[in-house]
Amino acid sequence: MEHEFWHERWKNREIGFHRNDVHPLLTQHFKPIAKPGVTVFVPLCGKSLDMKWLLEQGYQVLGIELNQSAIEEYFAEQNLTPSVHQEGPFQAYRAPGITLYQGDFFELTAKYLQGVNVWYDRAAMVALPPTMRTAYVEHLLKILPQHSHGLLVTVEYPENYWKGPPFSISEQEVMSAYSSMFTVEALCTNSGFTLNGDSQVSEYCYRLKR
Ligand SMILES: C[S@@+](CC[C@H](N)C(=O)[O-])C[C@H]1O[C@@H](n2cnc3c(N)ncnc32)[C@H](O)[C@@H]1O
Repeated sequence: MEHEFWHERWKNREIGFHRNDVHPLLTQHFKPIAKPGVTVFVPLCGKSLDMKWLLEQGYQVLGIELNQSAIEEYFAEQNLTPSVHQEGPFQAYRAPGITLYQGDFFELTAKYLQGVNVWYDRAAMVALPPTMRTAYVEHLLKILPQHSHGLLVTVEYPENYWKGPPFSISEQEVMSAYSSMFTVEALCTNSGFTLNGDSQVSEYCYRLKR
């Protein structure tokens, strides 16, 4: 997916991926993974309310998002006025407990993620077509600190059911993407998830442990 694709989605308000609530798989499964106080990296974060929940639970949040309006909307909706500074190729938006970098995930380097302990991927890996997905995982593994672990939410649906995004990702793909560096544990599925009002789609949740 090229940058323009996502900018157009935000401009035209085609943001069906954005939830008006906190993701139930996050609230169910995150706390055993990381203690409050630690920093959670949220790749391709949009203006997800999951970040608000993480902050409320006492976590620090570090996000990266391409689209400037998405970031500005996040802060405006939370009644926060962030400080904004240029940091390398990114605009860094900061408010207590949270930093959102506006820019390209693929330009992030390990130095930006130094304090990260855990990452939370909902609608990031599944937002990308197969070749970009491979590059995404490769880059993520390159920039994450050695000790970090993660919670990943994917979707799965029958072949040819939907052209994506979101793209269907099998458990086998998750295993082959991450199992060289992590123990991958399938935690649960949320089969009540609907795409386009249809329920042939299931969400899956994985814990990735070093
Ligand atoms: C499907 S949305 C998911 C947003 C968020 N994770 C959520 O759960 O609502 C994917 C987001 O990734 C952003 N994005 C796409 N490519 C990106 C890139 N290369 N770097 C940073 N953000 C990107 C898009 O602008 C979009 O907001």
